[in-house]
Parts: sequence; structure tokens; C-alpha cells
Amino acid sequence: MNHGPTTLAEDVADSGEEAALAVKDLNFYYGDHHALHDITMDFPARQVTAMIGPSGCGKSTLLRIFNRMYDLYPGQRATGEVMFDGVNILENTVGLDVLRARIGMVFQKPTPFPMSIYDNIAFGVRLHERLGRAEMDERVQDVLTRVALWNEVRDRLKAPASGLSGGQQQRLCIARSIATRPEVILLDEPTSALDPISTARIEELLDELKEEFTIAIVTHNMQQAARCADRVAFFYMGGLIEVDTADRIFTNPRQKQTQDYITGRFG
Ligand SMILES: Nc1ncnc2c1ncn2[C@@H]1O[C@H](COP(=O)(O)OP(=O)(O)OP(=O)(O)O)[C@@H](O)[C@H]1O
Repeated sequence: MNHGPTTLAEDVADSGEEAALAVKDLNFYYGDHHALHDITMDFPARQVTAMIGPSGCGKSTLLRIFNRMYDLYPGQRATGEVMFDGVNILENTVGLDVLRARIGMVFQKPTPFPMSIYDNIAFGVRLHERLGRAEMDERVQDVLTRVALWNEVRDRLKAPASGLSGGQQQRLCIARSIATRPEVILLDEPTSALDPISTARIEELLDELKEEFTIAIVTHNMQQAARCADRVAFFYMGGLIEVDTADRIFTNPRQKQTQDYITGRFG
């Protein structure tokens, strides 16, 4: 048995399932407020893991830790481990630019940059790669095709992204997040501002994207978690109550609190 520092590959061998993110004994503090308590869980590679739980239970806090959003705010701190490709991302050894290219984030409200549709995609790519014009055109077309937006925007790539509908803007934001070829995509209630048709399109998209990316999604919508997720984690008051397959969580959870929450009996 090797007692040296573990690598992602060794963790994988131990669990029998490849973890893209392995969270261990994670605690998070907003100043004096202890918002997450001793969280330990894996996010298996190329699966969708949904985080559910009542408002304020810490779902978004966990998601934001994965691309070190808290770095901007003095007083906020995380302890423990989030292993990603053999490195604990809580330690400042990975630059934020690199981390955010490899672990992309999509927010609740679509947030296109105030620039053209084309540049929304090209902007992030230019920060990390030197592509020629033709290669960049190809990258833009590729990611827009994958989010099923290409046919809708191919004739107006130079038009401002702000002219797109909310659902289109959110698909553009997902395209932007995959354009830097990340391993993980984080989505924080990505459909809560969208109509049912746009929501269904994004859910279908997640199903396709998970063939290539690991997806972590925070959702308030239990039907959405049941439709999209392979695994579901239930949080309550800053603690992880249980994490299991979506099937198990929605049909036969181990913990009474989970059962009460998913059946709407939560008091
Ligand atoms: N910037 C902040 N400063 C202080 N406390 C915060 C801050 N952001 C969140 N919190 C607190 O941390 C806890 C977890 O919040 P978080 O936003 O992660 O919950 P959530 O489960 O995502 O909730 P919601 O479903 O309402 O978005 C809450 O008690 C919240 O009040």
C-alpha cells in the first residue's frame, strides 16, 4: 500500500469509480458563520450530480468553492480538501484563471458578456489558447452546435448577445463554459429564470454534455433532479445528509430527513 500523497488515479482505484472531484472533510466559513460542516463526497466523472435541499442549506456555497469564488472575499475561508486531478484546489497552487477554465460555472441568471455572440465564446478561449482565425471560427461553431444554438445564431454572430432570448442566452453561457474544454461544469439553478421549453432544452443538453463533462448542478426543482441527475446529494443546515443514486434518493432514501424533504413534509 502506498502511503505517499494520493493522486486522483489512486482514489479512483480505491472507489472503483472515477471521481472528477473528491471532497473530504470540507468546512466553509463566512466570517464567523460556519456554513458547511465536514462535507465528504465524490463527484463521479461524466455523471450529473444534483445538489438539493432547503434554502440556505449550503448548496450554492459548495458549488462556488469548486472554482474558488470565495477568493474575492476576505473573511470567507474553506478548510479540508477538494481533490481535482491530483491537486487540492483549496490550496492556492492552482491559478484561478486555469482553475476556472477547467471548472466552468453557469449562473442562475444568464450572464452573457456585453459583446457579440461570437466574442462571448472567443473571449475566454483567447485567454488560454492561441488559435488562428479559422480554428477559432471552428471552435465557436462547434460549441454553439453542441448547445443547439448554431442554427439560430449563425447569421448574426456579430450581433450583441444581449439581443438573444433568456433561454438562448443561457445556452450561450453554457457554450462559453465548454469552449475552454473544461473537465467539470458547475450550474447554479441554471433554469430557474427560464420558461418550460427552454428548461427542457437545457435538461436535454445536460444529458448530452455528460458524455464528455462532469456536471454538478444545484436545483430547487426536484423533478429536474429526478430527470437529469445520476446522483443526488441532499443537504440540510450546512450538512450533507446523504448522497446516492437519483433512483435511490427518490424512491427509497436511507435518511428520514431526505424522505421528508422529497415528499414535501419538511417542517
Ligand atoms: N455572502 C455571505 N455572507 C454571509 N453568509 C452567507 C453568505 N452567502 C450565504 N451565506 C449563508 O450561508 C448559508 C448557505 O447559503 P447558500 O447560499 O449556500 O444556501 P443555498 O442552499 O444555496 O440556498 P438557496 O437555495 O436559497 O440559494 C446560509 O445560511 C446563508 O445565509
